[in-house]
Amino acid sequence: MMRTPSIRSQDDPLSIAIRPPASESDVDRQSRLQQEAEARRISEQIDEELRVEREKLRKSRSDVKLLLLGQAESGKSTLQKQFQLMYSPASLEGERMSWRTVVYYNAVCSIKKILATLEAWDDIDDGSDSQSTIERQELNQDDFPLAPASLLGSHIGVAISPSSPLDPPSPSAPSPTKSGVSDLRRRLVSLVNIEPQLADRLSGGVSVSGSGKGEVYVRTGWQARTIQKGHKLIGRRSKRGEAESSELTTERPGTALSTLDSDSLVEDVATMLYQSREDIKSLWEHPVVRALISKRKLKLDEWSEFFLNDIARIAARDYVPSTVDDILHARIQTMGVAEHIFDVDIHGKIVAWHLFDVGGARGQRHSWVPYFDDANAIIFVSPISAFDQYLEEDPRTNRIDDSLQLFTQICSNQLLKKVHLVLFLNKTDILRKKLEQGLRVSKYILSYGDRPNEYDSVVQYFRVHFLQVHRRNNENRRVLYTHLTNVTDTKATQSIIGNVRDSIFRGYLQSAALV
Ligand SMILES: Nc1nc2c(ncn2[C@@H]2O[C@H](COP(=O)(O)OP(=O)(O)OP(=O)(O)O)[C@@H](O)[C@H]2O)c(=O)[nH]1
Ligand SMILES: [Mg+2]
Repeated sequence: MMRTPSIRSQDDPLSIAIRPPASESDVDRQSRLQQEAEARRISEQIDEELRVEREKLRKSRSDVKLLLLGQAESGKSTLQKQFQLMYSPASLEGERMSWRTVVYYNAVCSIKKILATLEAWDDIDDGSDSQSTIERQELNQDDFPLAPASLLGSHIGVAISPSSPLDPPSPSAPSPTKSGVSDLRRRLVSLVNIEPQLADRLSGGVSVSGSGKGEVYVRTGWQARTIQKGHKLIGRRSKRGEAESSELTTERPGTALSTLDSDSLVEDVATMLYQSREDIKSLWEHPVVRALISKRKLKLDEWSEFFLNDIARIAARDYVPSTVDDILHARIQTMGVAEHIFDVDIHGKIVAWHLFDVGGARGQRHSWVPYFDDANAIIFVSPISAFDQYLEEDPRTNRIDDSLQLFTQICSNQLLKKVHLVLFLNKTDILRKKLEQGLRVSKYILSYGDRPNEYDSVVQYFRVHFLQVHRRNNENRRVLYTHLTNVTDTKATQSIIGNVRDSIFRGYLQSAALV
């Protein structure tokens, strides 16, 4: 049998290898002892770092982890901005200049979409009268056939998508005259041609498949990329990858903004917008564009109206986005999962809250799962104004139907069965506006039938469907907290955040058995 040598054995090859040579001089000995002391120092430093990491991990177990989930454009990042405004306003203030690029991008994309729609009409232009032509073009949405079986077919009957607003009208349809429009188009073409470069600047050159929308995606930390290096405006803590936090600004905001280096591309866009401001205004107010919008031939994104209505202010030479309204309305898709950390004071106790804001497009949803196992709470955001909209990534799927399907998956997920669940039925302001404009819910949601086309009735109908999904997938008998929201309304949202914070924290304390 083989004998295992003792580590103390004089024959131990390791002891032999590290034993100083018998002929070691004083100088060599001194040098060796120095090297050994340095190695000990490094080893102790590593031990200390490990200890600090372990301590952080132990502490982070007592942090609150809150996921913001929901489909693309539902309002998750806007809600995150409201948290930031509430718990770390200085950091949002420090980001103002970087949001200018997004606002410019939103404005340029909106103008591009208007021009593309006009061009689609122009291709088949026969020079007939604009107003009457568009009126003759009423889309007969009652003719939409039923969608193929939806996952929630038993809950909600939806109509399939009408043609995209960018689809040209059928060749047999006459198109509007565009007196003055062609000149505007020609003059604005160089402005809209800069859109891909702006997109590239925001996304840092990253292109993403799976969104379905030709929009730009940003990873967390993009603000820092658009702000020139050397101006450290925002304190950051990080956890997973390049995750972002939102703490103190290191300079007074006014000073910080004035010391920003300029980005020549963004400055070029600013100059072009300034020079084109009258043309943009004329285009936006042009009767043909107005008619296309009112007849729903041109469907712009919700934020387009906000920025185009205010183009004189946005195109001004010294434009800086307003901390609240402009930043809350600026639209940029989230890529992956962005972590934001806030120190939240709950009745005198400071607790770190980790907010995970996810990308909601279908191609992004796989990245949510790693965050499920240690989540304490979820706010599921569903845009109930979207009854007449279809997924960009799947234009046959009604957005309310997708939201219900997604909510079903969240409610039934085993990893999430103990998580505190909050539902935001969001974009209530847009829902109200659509109903006031006469949009009929039953055209898109066939199961709505002949119920009154009124706000309270519509809200109640959608709420009941979400509650039903929850009830059918609630083996743990957890409570569902529901709020009707417009997350661009700061006062109302912050009051709701206060309620949600208290209810989450109560549940968190109970589950942590601290009370
Ligand atoms: N009027 C109004 N606009 C809203 C509301 N909620 C969000 N928006 C706007 O809708 C757009 C999309 O909101 P985001 O917060 O970026 O959507 P998201 O859920 O983060 O989308 P992804 O990152 O793609 O998953 C933004 O321009 C918001 O300003 C709301 O309640 N009312
Ligand atoms: Mg987002």
